[in-house]
Formats: sequence, structure tokens, C-alpha cells
Amino acid sequence: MSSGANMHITIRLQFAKNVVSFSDIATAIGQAGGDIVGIDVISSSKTHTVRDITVSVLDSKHADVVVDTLRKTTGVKVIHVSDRTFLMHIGGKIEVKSKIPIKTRDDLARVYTPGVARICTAIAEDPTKAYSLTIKRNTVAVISDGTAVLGLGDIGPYAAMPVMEGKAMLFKQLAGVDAFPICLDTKDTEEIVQIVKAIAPAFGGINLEDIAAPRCFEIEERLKQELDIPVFHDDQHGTAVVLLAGLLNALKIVDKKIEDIKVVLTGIGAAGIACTKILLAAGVKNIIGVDRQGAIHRGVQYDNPYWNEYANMTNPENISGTLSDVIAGADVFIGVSAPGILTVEDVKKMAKDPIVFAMANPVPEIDPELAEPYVRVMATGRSDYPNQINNVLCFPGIFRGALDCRAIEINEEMKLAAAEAIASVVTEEELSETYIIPSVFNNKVAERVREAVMKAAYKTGVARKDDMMFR
Ligand SMILES: NC(=O)C1=CN([C@@H]2O[C@H](COP(=O)(O)OP(=O)(O)OC[C@H]3O[C@@H](n4cnc5c(N)ncnc54)[C@H](O)[C@@H]3O)[C@@H](O)[C@H]2O)C=CC1
Ligand SMILES: CC(=O)C(=O)O
Ligand SMILES: [Mg+2]
Repeated sequence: MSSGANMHITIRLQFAKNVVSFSDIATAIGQAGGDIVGIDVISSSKTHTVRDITVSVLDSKHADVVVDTLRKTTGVKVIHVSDRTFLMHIGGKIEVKSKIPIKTRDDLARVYTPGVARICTAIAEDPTKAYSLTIKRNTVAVISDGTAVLGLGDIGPYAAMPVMEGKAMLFKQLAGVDAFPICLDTKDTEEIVQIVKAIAPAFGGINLEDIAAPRCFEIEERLKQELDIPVFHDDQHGTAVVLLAGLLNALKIVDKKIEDIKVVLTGIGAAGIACTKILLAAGVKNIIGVDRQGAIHRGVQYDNPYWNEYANMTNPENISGTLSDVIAGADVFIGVSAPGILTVEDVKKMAKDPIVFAMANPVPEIDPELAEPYVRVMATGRSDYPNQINNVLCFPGIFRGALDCRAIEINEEMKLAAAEAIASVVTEEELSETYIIPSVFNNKVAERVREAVMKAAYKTGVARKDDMMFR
């Protein structure tokens, strides 16, 4: 399965009308396995036509095959090839906009010096005024060190930026939050902690993103203790919240109780450990974690201290072995690990009505099309298949709620409330094997999460803003 399903390329080509017809060109593209999804006529003369042909291909290698085929077709000249996804990223995806235009000298004197000095003085006298007189009440820093970018691994801070810009777009579109992508050129825990603390005054919250385990745990813990604004590692908690929402609904379909199921989870990193903890808190009793070396179990001294702790809280029968060994009889598979590690043979060994959540991005643990005939409920982290279990359903709404009540933290109660809120968007009538989780575009999600999170924040005493509605 490719990372670029739905990859489209647009090929601008010129062809000599008396040498080759458009139907010859379409046949050549079809024979190369491409699927024409759009045609635009750019110009036409008596002898030549220039057209933009948009073709759906599997991946970049396949794109090369299609283009080479056209280059070899007599009478055809390929002028250029563009990829819609690359075009969308030219110059980056976000910008800063002013709320007020500066049209006159008077405006200038108020937004900037000298007028602004009175505002600065007011905040210096009472720093809480930063919430009413600066962007702080609506801002989140999306911080990454580029070490666990999606499932691409340690690709560095420059390469991490497009993901962080994408997260910022989603924060804004789905919840009106102004998020800033900040990729740090350091992997040093202490340095990351100090940098985030130093930039915190401008922000109402900190969203840690794509920082690899186990370093991410210490960074988050330290920042939670040392800052008075919410700090939330999205890959841990956002993923866990959405996973729980999806599982609660999937279990209704297969009519199984959460305390009776056997869960096998692969990838005992940031997402995997947090998903495990939320499932244990929700009542799962039998959960077996599998990483590269096989099932995590007691009796082994792991170098990773979080795995020793993990072995103590999971795997009640202390089973060892590979994924293929431990998957037998499992009701649920959860993958937050690597592409293609679950086979159809593994799925066939699962209990009746298997639930498979293959959530690695961009390429899941099993191709949904291969798994589908053998599973009852199939979900991935991707938007091009049904049941997208992705933290994007959580982070905009959870931060919206936390910012609106000026929460000092995002605690367990707020996360559970968010999971229940997401699950509740799918009504009993709507619930089906291919609709266990609402779409990212369902505009009820962020609002419902916000309300539930605010309620939980007031209930647990972490909200700082006085709000009659929630008293
Ligand atoms: N759908 C969603 O919302 C989300 C999906 N993810 C995906 O989950 C994956 C892991 O992300 P993080 O936890 O942030 O990374 P991480 O680097 O913290 O953890 C990854 C873990 O997977 C393990 N792993 C790698 N290859 C494996 C294999 N062949 N078999 C078993 N375990 C293996 C690693 O050893 C590591 O412990 C990525 O593909 C990421 O895209 C992560 C967060 C959200
Ligand atoms: C969705 C996401 O945050 C990830 O795959 O890392
Ligand atoms: Mg992530």
C-alpha cells in the first residue's frame, strides 16, 4: 500500500493532432495503470493541442512510469509534470493576518508606539492581563523536534514543518485556535524544556507533536510541572482519546464488553503507551503490547524503563512471542507502529468479529483492502478510508475547551470526557461497521469536545476563568 493513495499528478502535454489522437494518449495512460481524473484544454491550434491531464497514480514510482510512457509516445511532448500535493505546499500553508488594518497615523500610534506602551505597562503591573490584551488566550505552540514524524521517524526539524503547519491549519479551521508550528533543532531534553518554557509567555497552551518515545515522556512531565498552561503531547493523549472513542463504538457493533476483550497493541512508543493507559482506565483487563522484540512481558529487564513499567501493568498471563503468536484469539488489534506488520494470516487467527485499528501513518499496519474480508470493523489513521481514527478529532476541541476556561492543565477527566464526546457524535441509528467515528469534517465534534472538556475542567478545579454556566 502506498503512502500516497489518491496521489494525483497533472501532466501538461502538447500533441500533434495529425500524429496522435487524445484517445491514443488515454489508452497509453490506461495501459501504464494510470487513471485519468481530469482534463483541461490549455490551448489549441490547427496542428497542436496543449492539455493538462490529471492522473491518479499509486505513488511517485508509478507516476514516473506513466510519464515515461507518454514521453515515448510518438507525437506527444511532455511540457511539465506537477503534483497537486507539492503545489499546495509551495511557500508553506499558513500566514499571520492582522485583525485591524493600520490606515492612519492615529491607528499606527495606537497599535504600535507610543500607544502600545500603556498596554505593556498594564500587563507589567498585572501579568494575567496578557490573556485579555494579547493573543495568549487563543494561541497554541505546536512543538516538535522532528524525531517521530508520523511513521517516518527521525527526519529532523525542517522536514517536520509541513506536518506542524498542517496541524496549525486544523487547529484554526476546526476550532478557531491560532497555532504556531515550531520545530526545534535539538534533541536534548533539557534544552527542549528550557526553550519551551522561555517561549511560553506568548501561548495559552503547548501541543507537543511527533517527539519520539521515551524522551517525549520526560519532556511532557517536566513542562507540565514547570508551566501553568496546558501541555499536551498529542501523539500520546490525542491518539488515546480518539482510539477510545472509536473502540467504545466498535464494541457496540460486535456486542462485546470492554472488560472481556483481549487487545493486542503494536508499537510501545508515545502513542502505544498512552493508548494502553487509557484502555486500562476504561476497563480493559487483557492487553498485550508488542514491539520489535515481540510481546512485552515480565521477567525481562528492558533498557527502556517505560517497558518495565508496561510489563507490570499489562499481559496478565505473561505471554511471550511474536505478534503472530500473541494475536491468536484477540478481539482487537491496535497498531501504532509501522507499515505492513500485520498479515492476513494473523487476522484470521483473531477471535470472532475482529476489530482492527491499523493506525500507523501514512501507511497502516495492514492494507485495509486485504484485511477487510476477514474483519468486522476496520479503521485506519487515514482520511481516504472509512473510520479515520486520528488525533485530529481531539486536539482542536480539547485545546478550545482548555483555552476557553483557562485551564492550568488537561487532566485525565478532561481526556475521558473528550473521548465520550467524540463517540457520542455517532448516534445509535448512524452507527455501523463503516461509521464508528465521526468525520473530521463533522462540525459537531470540536464543539462537543470543547463543552465536555470545559465541564470536566470546572468539575476537577483546573479552570481559572469564572464562568456562570459551568459553576
Ligand atoms: N492515527 C493517529 O492518530 C496516530 C498515529 N500514529 C502513528 O503511530 C506510529 C507511532 O507513532 P509514535 O508513537 O509517535 O512513535 P514512537 O517512535 O514514539 O513509537 C513507535 C514505536 O513503534 C515501534 N515499532 C517500530 N517498528 C515496529 C515493528 N515493526 N513492530 C513493532 N513495533 C515497532 C518502535 O520500536 C516504537 O516503540 C506512527 O506510524 C504514527 O504515524 C501516532 C499518533 C497518532
Ligand atoms: C496523526 C499523527 O499525529 C501522527 O501520525 O503522528
Ligand atoms: Mg503526530
